[in-house]
Parts: sequence; C-alpha cells; structure tokens
Amino acid sequence: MTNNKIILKINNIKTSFKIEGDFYEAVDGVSINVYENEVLAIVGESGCGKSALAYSIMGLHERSKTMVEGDLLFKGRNINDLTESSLNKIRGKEIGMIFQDPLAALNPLMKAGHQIEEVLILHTNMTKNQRYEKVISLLDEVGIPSPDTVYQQYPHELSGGMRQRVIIAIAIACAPSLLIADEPTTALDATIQGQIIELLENLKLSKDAGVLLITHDLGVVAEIADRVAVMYAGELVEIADVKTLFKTPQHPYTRSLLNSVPSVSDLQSQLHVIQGKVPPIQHLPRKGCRFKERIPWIRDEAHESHPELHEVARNHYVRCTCYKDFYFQNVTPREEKPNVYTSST
Ligand SMILES: Nc1ncnc2c1ncn2[C@@H]1O[C@H](COP(=O)(O)OP(=O)(O)OP(=O)(O)O)[C@@H](O)[C@H]1O
Repeated sequence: MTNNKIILKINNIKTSFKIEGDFYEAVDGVSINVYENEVLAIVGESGCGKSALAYSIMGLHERSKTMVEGDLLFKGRNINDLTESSLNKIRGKEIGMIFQDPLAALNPLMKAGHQIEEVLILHTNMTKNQRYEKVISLLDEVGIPSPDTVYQQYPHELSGGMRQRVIIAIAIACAPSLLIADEPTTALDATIQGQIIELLENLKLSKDAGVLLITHDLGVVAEIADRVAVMYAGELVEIADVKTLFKTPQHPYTRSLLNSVPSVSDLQSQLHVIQGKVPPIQHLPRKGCRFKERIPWIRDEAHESHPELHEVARNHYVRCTCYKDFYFQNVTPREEKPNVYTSST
C-alpha cells in the first residue's frame, strides 16, 4: 500500500468540543494516510471518536463549538484551514460522503433524481440532457433496477436500501478521489447491508479512489477493508492490514473487540464482553494508557507513561507497552528497537 499515492494525509488531528465553557479532545493526535485504491477502515466502540474524526475531515463540525487542530492534506493541500465556501467546492466533487442515515441525509421534498442532479449542477458544466443521462447511469451503476421510475420518486417512497443507493450515487456523481463512509450500513437490515457492502467494494475497484470507512462492524471490515485502524478514546491504538489485524491482533483492546464478535462455529460459548465502557471526553484519562481502567493485568508503567504507536512488525503499529505479556505466549516477541509511528507510514 505504501507504494500507492497518498490521497489524504491526516496529520496530528485533534478535535475538541466545547462543553460548559471548556474544550475537551474527542480526537487526540490522530495521524494516518489514506492511499488511492484502498479501503481504510476505522473501527472502535461507540464514543471513541470515529465520527468526530470523519466530520473533521469533511469540515462538518459546528465551528463555534468545535476546534480542529492539525493538518488534513488532501492531495497535498491542507483542507483544515479552508473557508466554508472553498470547502464546498471540494465536498461533493472531490470528496464524496456517505452517511449512516440515508433518510436524514436526503431532502424529503425533492425527487431522488433531482438530488443527484444538484451535485452535477454545482460541480460540472453539463447540459440538462447530459445531466439527466448521467443521473440515470449513476442510478444504474448503484444497482437501482428501474432508474427512470426512481428518478421521479421522493425519499419516503423508497426503501432504506434504495435511499442509501441514492446517497451513494450522489457521493460518486463527480468521481471523487476520496469517499468517506460513516457507518454506511448500520441503519439497514442484514440482507440489504450485504448488498450495499458489495456495492462499495465494487466502487473501490472501478474508481481508484481511496475509501475511508468508519464502522463498528468488524464483519464489514473483514469483507472490504484493506487496512484497519483501531481507535480507542480518541487515539489510534493499532494499525495493520486487515489479515494481520484479524490473525494477530496485538493491542488488548483490539483483541477484546475481535473476541466480542459472535462466531457461528462457537454458538454455545458465552460471548466475550469488554468490561466497562469508553469514558466521556470530559473524563478521559489523559495520563498513561487510556485503556488501563478496563484491563486488570496492566503493568504499573502504563499508568504513568503515555504509550506511543510503535511498529511491532512491518506496517503493523500498536500503542501499548505491555501487549507482549499476555495472550500470545507462543508468538515470538520482536526485540528490535521499535519504529515510532509517523503519519508518513
Ligand atoms: N458535538 C459534540 N459536543 C460534545 N461532545 C461530543 C460532540 N460530538 C461527539 N462528542 C463526544 O465525543 C466523543 C466521540 O464521539 P463520536 O461520535 O466521534 O464517537 P463514535 O466513535 O463515532 O461513536 P458512534 O459509533 O456511536 O458514532 C463522545 O464522547 C461524544 O459524546
């Protein structure tokens, strides 16, 4: 992946929300690249900062109550210091967005076809006829069986899956280089989820775009992600390619997440539950390991020093000082000096 072109370089992003007069970081120094032709998944429990990060990239936080520090280098240009109007020229054109709730993301008073056409009006010089043809071909591309009919329908006349396809058509209308999908299947029922995942997978292959997929669904990750970044309490705690992460997770949090996924072959055994929950941002431990409260066996030093992300195997980064002590007794620990993670990775 590192030979591919970087589409988005997320560099030390800190997103803080104002609560009762003070700012608290929900995203705390996240650095990672999204490459072209890859799906990078960001996973983690509810409240760990995934959406706060996605919204920071898209510039969608309410500016008066949110501070986003750090660089967001989109094709080399920092989009974190752009004005709203400059961002509007990029959003929808070069960066496509897919949200969790397609009904909330669509205008209830506008026909589906017109909502897709709006993006073309905003970002292209197409004629009316060209736009119509393009909308029909987009509806076709996202697997809508009768595009002419759906063009004329309002969101409430469409099923959840159809609405999400319309959202995807809007997101890909201008062939963006970056697609950000924030929980794109969460609001859909299981069969439709599968179809939407398949659609996202095929889009990636045909467009050479980088995809940033925010999800807590590890099944979706296993299916379509190339790399996975695990987030906990505002920080990235593990990054690896998808096979490595599922086969040899190192951070205790990643292991817990993976253990809490039900397996069909193991229906009799009790599901693993991660004890406790992600603390609210006002109460996040800012000293030592942030996961320490939720693991009984942690070393004393983890309470003091803040663990850095370091490379435990090629392109596999972990933010933990004591991951070697537990679980994987049969894995040979690496004794080389660890490489500290930088966003150029
Ligand atoms: N606008 C806001 N004002 C104050 N706190 C916020 C705001 N948005 C999010 N937070 C807090 O920031 C933290 C991270 O929230 P975020 O929505 O990014 O989590 P998430 O990982 O995306 O969770 P989920 O999967 O439930 O969407 C949470 O503690 C949340 O309560």
